[in-house]
Amino acid sequence: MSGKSLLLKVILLGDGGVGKSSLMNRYVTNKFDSQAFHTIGVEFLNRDLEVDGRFVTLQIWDTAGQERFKSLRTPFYRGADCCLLTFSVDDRQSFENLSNWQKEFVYYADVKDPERFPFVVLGNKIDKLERQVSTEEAQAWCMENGNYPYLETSAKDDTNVAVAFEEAVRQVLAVEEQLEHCMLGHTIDLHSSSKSGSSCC
Ligand SMILES: Nc1nc2c(ncn2[C@@H]2O[C@H](COP(=O)(O)OP(=O)(O)OP(=O)(O)O)[C@@H](O)[C@H]2O)c(=O)[nH]1
Ligand SMILES: [Mg+2]
Repeated sequence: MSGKSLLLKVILLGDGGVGKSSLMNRYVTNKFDSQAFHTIGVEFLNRDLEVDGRFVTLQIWDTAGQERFKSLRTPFYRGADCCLLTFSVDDRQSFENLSNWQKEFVYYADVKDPERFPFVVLGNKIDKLERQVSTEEAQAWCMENGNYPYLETSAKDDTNVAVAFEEAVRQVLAVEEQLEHCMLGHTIDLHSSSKSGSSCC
């Protein structure tokens, strides 16, 4: 691997009010606003980080979760390297809507191979005492829908926020490595008489 910095686009999706902007702002500026305004359209912020020896510039795209802003957010899905599906543990409806967010992303980002696309699921606001979604239930959803990593976060208390974005990077790097491995397999195939190994991708 080269030491060159890699630009990765990650996108935060989920219902209005689950804390997407708060997670991005906590991670990039280390600030939390208890009376944040709803996002209109999309916004993005960059942060440089190092994960497992790789230097990465993370371009975090924060989208408006409210339904009325759908046409403003969907044009920005294309080119995303990872999608952070976000819900709030104190809002059951936001959890039940995860499948819709996943479908919306796959459609508008025009993801060719959804089964391999790196999604990460975030259950935010774990500082709240009254939960409507248990850890086990969220983990089960992640297992059933693509074996996605699940992280519980609090933008307010800064719990697991950096860990969540680092996990997003790890997921992208893992897919990239898998692809490199497959391409290598194909290169070797071109020089051999056998067709074995070409089923990797
Ligand atoms: N207690 C608690 N409140 C949070 C947390 N994260 C966000 N909030 C609050 O929840 C409200 C909504 O947060 P936002 O970050 O604006 O939510 P959003 O997902 O960006 O919403 P849209 O922009 O409408 O899609 C704000 O009042 C935040 O202060 C958290 O981890 N814990
Ligand atoms: Mg927002």
